[in-house]
Amino acid sequence: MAPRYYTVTWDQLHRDGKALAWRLVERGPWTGMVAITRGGLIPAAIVARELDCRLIETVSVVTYDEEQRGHPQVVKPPQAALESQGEGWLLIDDLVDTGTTAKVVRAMLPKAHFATVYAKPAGKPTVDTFITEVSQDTWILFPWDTEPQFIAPIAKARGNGGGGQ
Ligand SMILES: O=P(O)(O)OC[C@H]1O[C@H](OP(=O)(O)OP(=O)(O)O)[C@H](O)[C@@H]1O
Ligand SMILES: Nc1nc2[nH]cnc2c(=O)[nH]1
Ligand SMILES: [Mg+2]
Repeated sequence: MAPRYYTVTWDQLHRDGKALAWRLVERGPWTGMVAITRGGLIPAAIVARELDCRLIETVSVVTYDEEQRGHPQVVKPPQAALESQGEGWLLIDDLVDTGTTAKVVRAMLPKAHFATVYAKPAGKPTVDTFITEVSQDTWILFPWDTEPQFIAPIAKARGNGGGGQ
């Protein structure tokens, strides 16, 4: 079955990222932040700005090739947070889907607080804080995945021209 799409604009991502920061500021202070690249980089930048957090580490996990899920590969470990097992650190990603990426990172940083902007039901148990839930059969399209383009008027797409033609 073709997935349904949930399109997120830059404005919406900024708003949702700030909503996440409001939740997280209550639970601080934080030692630093670990962004799960690449998808977590922009949400982490938005949250870091709001929390006045300057210490940003990254962990790189590659799980998907476009919409195809593969075996998660850790390309870069979160060196600065490893010794404390993530205690006092915020772990940030754009979303959890199946929770595969989250499980790999949580195994490295079991004491970190894991926050995402979006969550699907299967991944929800792996997240401590998230903002918006979408259904499991929805594919979230981020602003960096998309660009505005011409769309035919509804009447033309249906093959029936408008009046006066
Ligand atoms: O819960 P899961 O099923 O593991 O899916 C969620 C992960 O998938 C995406 O990353 P992706 O592997 O596409 O890499 P990217 O962030 O570099 O685009 C997304 O950014 C999450 O990290
Ligand atoms: N962009 C994007 N990446 C994903 N990786 C796993 N699920 C998703 C999703 O819904 N959207
Ligand atoms: Mg990712």
